Amino acid sequence: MAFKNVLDRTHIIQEDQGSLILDGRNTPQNISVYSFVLGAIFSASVSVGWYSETFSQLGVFLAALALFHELEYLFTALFNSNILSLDSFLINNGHQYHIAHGAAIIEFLIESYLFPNYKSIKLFYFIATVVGQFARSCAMWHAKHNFTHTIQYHKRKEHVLVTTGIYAYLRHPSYFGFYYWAAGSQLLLCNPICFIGFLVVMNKFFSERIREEERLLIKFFGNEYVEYQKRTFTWIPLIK
Ligand SMILES: C[S@@+](CC[C@H](N)C(=O)[O-])C[C@H]1O[C@@H](n2cnc3c(N)ncnc32)[C@H](O)[C@@H]1O
Repeated sequence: MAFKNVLDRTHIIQEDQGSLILDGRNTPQNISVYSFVLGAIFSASVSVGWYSETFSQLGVFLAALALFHELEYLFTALFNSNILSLDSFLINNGHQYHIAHGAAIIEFLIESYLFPNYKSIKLFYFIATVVGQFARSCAMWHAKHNFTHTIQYHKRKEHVLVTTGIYAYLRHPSYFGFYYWAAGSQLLLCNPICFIGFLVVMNKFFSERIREEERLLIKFFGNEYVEYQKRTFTWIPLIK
């Protein structure tokens, strides 16, 4: 029954202002296709990673990527089913996002061909991706309905400030998680060029996004947020 409710609501997306609009893309069929394709990529990538020595890194990377997007949808379905849509997979992130992952795969393939000995999977590198995924999932779990993929410009009446769980230790745990997941994925692929490129782009993106988000959170929660800001850090390099 609960699952049916989720499916029934998948044709609805929410605008920043909180008004609901119908969107023909967000049918249960489309959601199922996304989910199936991600699941297939995950399974195929794990198999490739397991059986192919050459492409094991690429297999683990694609499996981690598929899992990341499946979890984005799962947590939205669990805690924010009223705004569930295809965008909850966080795949439709704009061209830059797809170009970045495409560049990562191309760099990996070229360097694997030119310097095969240089590419080898290291557990230590994989750990950064796991830590990032763990922090991201904890953030969505602890923030529950307060977590939305888009920045909220108007305070919803049910929106409360979250300062417990992982939010007691990190001020923006989902951004921390995203940052280390993405940086870790480039270490995992042994991609020096994309590793540096990802860091530069993410530092610019998150510093601007956090500045804007905190301006709004201060507007919503006033001194409560200012005090929270004083006692916590983002633990993202160069962003206090
Ligand atoms: C994509 S979520 C990211 C949340 C947080 N920045 C993080 O990294 O975990 C963005 C939404 O979370 C809300 N938000 C951010 N920090 C929050 C907090 N500590 N408590 C409640 N809502 C928060 C913002 O209002 C924004 O609409």
